Order: sequence, then C-alpha cells, then structure tokens
Amino acid sequence: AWNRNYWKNRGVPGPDPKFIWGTFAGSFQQKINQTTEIDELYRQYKHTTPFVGVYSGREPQLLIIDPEMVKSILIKDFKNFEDNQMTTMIDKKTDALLGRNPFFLTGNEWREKRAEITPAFTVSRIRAMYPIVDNVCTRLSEFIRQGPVNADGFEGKELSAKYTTEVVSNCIYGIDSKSFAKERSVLLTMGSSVLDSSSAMMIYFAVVTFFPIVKRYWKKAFVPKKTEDFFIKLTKDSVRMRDAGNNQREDFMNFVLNLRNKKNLSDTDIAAHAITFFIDGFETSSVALCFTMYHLAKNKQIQDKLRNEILKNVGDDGRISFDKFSEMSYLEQVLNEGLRIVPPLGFTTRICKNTIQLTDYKDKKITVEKDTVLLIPYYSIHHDPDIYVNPEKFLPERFDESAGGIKKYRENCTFLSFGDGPRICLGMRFAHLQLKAALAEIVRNFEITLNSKTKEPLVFDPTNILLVNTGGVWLDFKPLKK
Ligand code: HEM
Repeated sequence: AWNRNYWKNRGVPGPDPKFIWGTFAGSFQQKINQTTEIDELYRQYKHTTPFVGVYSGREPQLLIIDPEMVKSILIKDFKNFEDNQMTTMIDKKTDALLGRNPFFLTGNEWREKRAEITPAFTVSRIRAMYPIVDNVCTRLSEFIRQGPVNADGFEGKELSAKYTTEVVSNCIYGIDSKSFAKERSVLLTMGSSVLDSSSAMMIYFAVVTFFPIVKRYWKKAFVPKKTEDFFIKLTKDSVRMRDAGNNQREDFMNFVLNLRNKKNLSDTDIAAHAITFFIDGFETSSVALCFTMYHLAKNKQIQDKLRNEILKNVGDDGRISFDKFSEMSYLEQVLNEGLRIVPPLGFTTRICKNTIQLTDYKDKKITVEKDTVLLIPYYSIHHDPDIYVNPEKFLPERFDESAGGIKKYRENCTFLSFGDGPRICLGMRFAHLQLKAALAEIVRNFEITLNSKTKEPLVFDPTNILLVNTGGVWLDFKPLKK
C-alpha cells in the first residue's frame, strides 16, 4: 500500500500528493518542466521550512531549500551523499557508453573514471586545444554571415549546437563534422539522439517509481544501438588514423590514447571517454550559449559594453590569443550571469547513503531513511531574491570584482551552474573557454537582436531534462563593419 502520509507522519511539511503522480503531476505528464514545478514549491515553502516533503510518483523524496543544508550535502558531508539518482538507472552491461561516464558511476568506479579523465582538462591541455576552437569560431561567423535559410532568423539553440558539435568533433575525433551547413550534420543528429532518449528516460523513471522492483530486472539501455555503433565506429576510425601517424595533435583524443597505452583501455573504453565529452558537454554548453545570446539581444547596452572590451583585445592578426580570455573581466561576468539566469541543469539529485537526521527550523530532528532521494534546486537558488538582488534581471555587474566577484557566491554554494563539491562538472574550464571564444567571435562581428518569433515569457520545454525554451530562441545577426 502507498503511504501518502509518509512525510506528514514525520512532521515534514509539503503539498498533498496527487493519486497517481504524487507531487510532480505536470512533469510526469510532460506538461510542465520539472524545474518549474520545483521552483513553485521553493517559492511557496521558503522561510517556513528548510526542506519540503514531496513524492515522485509514490516515492517520498525531499526538496532541500536551505542554502546551508545544500552546502552540507554537496560539499561538507559529501561522503553521505555521493551519488545522484541517475547512477541507479544505468547499467554498464546494457549501456556500454553511458555506463563508463563518471556522471552515471558510483563508488570506486566513479572515483577511478573521474581521476582518469580529470587531467584531460588542465590549463595546459586546454591551451593546446585553443587553436582548434579558434578555427571553429572563424567558421561559425562565416556561417552566420551567409544568413539563415529563410528570412526568419537563426534558432539560437540549434546554431549553438552546430558550434559545440563542431568543437567537440574537432577536439576529440580530429574531424570536421560539417556542422556549418544548412542541414543537420550526421554527428549532430546522432548526438541529439543520445539525448532524445531523455523522453524514454522519463517514461522509465515513471515506471520505476511506481514499481521500484522493476529496476532490479529491467535495466533500460538509453542510448539507441544505432547511435552506440556509430560512435564506436567513429572512434575506431579516428584511433586508426592516429595510430597510422596522421593527425597528431595535443587534443582530447591524444590524451585518451596516451591513457590507453598506460591502462590497456579497450576501443569501447575509448569511445566512452570520447562520448562523455560529447554527451555531458555539447548540449549543456549550447543551452548556455543560446540563453546568453538571448539576454545580450535584449540588453543592447550590455552587448555594446561587452563589444568594447572584446575589440580592445583583438590582436594584429585579427584574432584573440588564449591569454586574453583571462583578462576580459566583463566577458567573464556576462558568461557567469548567463549561466546564473538559466543554469542548463535546473536541479540535481543526491541519494542518502545512510539513514540521517536533519534539523528543521524549530530544532526538531527529522529522520531521513537510507536511499531517500534529495532534490537540489539549482535554478531556484539562482532566482532567490535573498541571494541575488533583482534575480530576474540580467545584470553581469553583480559579479564585478568590486562587488566581491563570483567568489562570495561560490563560497556560499549559491552559484551552482556546474554543481559543487567532489562531483562538480569536470568540463567546467573547457566549457568556459569554448563559450567565451564563441561569444567574443559573435559579438565583435554582429549585432544580436531578438527575432519576434521568439515566444516570451520563456517557458521551459517540459519534454527536456535541460532548460530549453519552448518554440526556440530566435535571433537576428546584423553584420558589423570590420
Ligand atoms: C556550460 C556547460 C556545462 C554545464 C552547465 C555543465 C553542468 C554540469 C553540472 C551541473 C554537473 C554536476 C551535476 C550534479 O551536480 O549532479 C556536471 C557534471 C559533469 N560534467 Fe558538466 N557541464 C557543462 C559542460 C561540460 C563539458 C564541456 C564536459 C566535458 C568535456 C562536462 C563533463 C561533465 C562530467 C564528466 C560530469 C560528471 C562529474 C561527476 O559526476 O563526477 N561538462 N556538469
């Protein structure tokens, strides 16, 4: 029988669950994005309780509101909350590629894979990859200059995905994926099909929350076989080319191949490392680029101020050198503000490894059982007026050094676009570089304006796990004189 008073009996406040869906009726039925549903609860319960009792289907979960508690879970008391909910959904045998991605791994396996891949993102590796990124940027602006297919603007997310796909394919596979064409490239189609499985995932979640036992017998493979084969073949071809002595460069594949020699990795291991970069990096980054351009289009003054900074940093060869990116402080603020106002991952989950006790605002101790899922509301924290003044406004200056920069937000664990603690995003530095390079390229060559086809206010697509505007973000790019 379903105990719908689970939280009430424990003295934890929360809305009454609906008969079938529990708390998140809108997202289960794919009518409302779950981040939006979580955000409504956050606003409703903030100040009254540090955590809200919710139900995902029938499964009791806890939505954490209190920032200090968020900090404990992600950082201070990490050992009790090492894993996210996805780690319980993926099976290494059925999903060869996702089953080797740190995001989906637990325990020692997670530690090992994470440690294996971390050195791929040192500053010196990223510096070595910069010429590749810079080359993709020149092709990006050529592509925009040719104009959209019809006179009705570019869709920002699709344009951004062309860019991030091209960066990834050049940095990993050493191939030009022909993303900058009117049609979708094969790689972009295949990459999207990895993530289109997010709909399949939601159905699986729904079944599993009603009948948890299913999880033991039915591990769903989220990556379609065709997609898996495509990426394994692509990797093998790329490895063969490298082994034959062609295409030697200090990119991501070069790092993985050195690793192979040390650790005896199989082709599938290599393909999995490569696809980690692809899956975890290409869509999150394209969401970030898309919404940052959206806010620049809506704020001409900010766009002009940014353009001034960028133009001062262009070298004699018309390009921007790697070191300049760490000197452009306004670009950094704009990017951080873009990531704050729409963190591509709107929330995350953590699982209690042991039974724990949490204290509420009346100093009452609440027992939280082992295996309970905790929801950490990244988007809501970013839109909390007690944390960010005027949270709905795009204000890069809030991150100005004279106001304490981003440091104070990081220290309080209130800037969470990349998560925090030992599971913080592995690709953060790389994401920063590729986003800054694209923004610098676009803003110095074009004036970005909003196309009236964009539906406002923004409504996050209920079928996507990441935050994406329903109907797209349509932008126009007016070429500026050189
Ligand atoms: C703007 C772009 C990006 C955003 C917003 C982003 C966001 C995130 C977030 C929020 C997490 C932590 C999830 C959690 O808290 O549960 C994460 C983890 C991760 N990210 Fe990113 N990411 C981005 C780009 C990238 C790139 C480019 C790569 C790879 C090259 C990457 C690789 C990873 C990996 C491997 C993890 C899992 C880490 C672990 O569980 O140990 N990400 N990312």
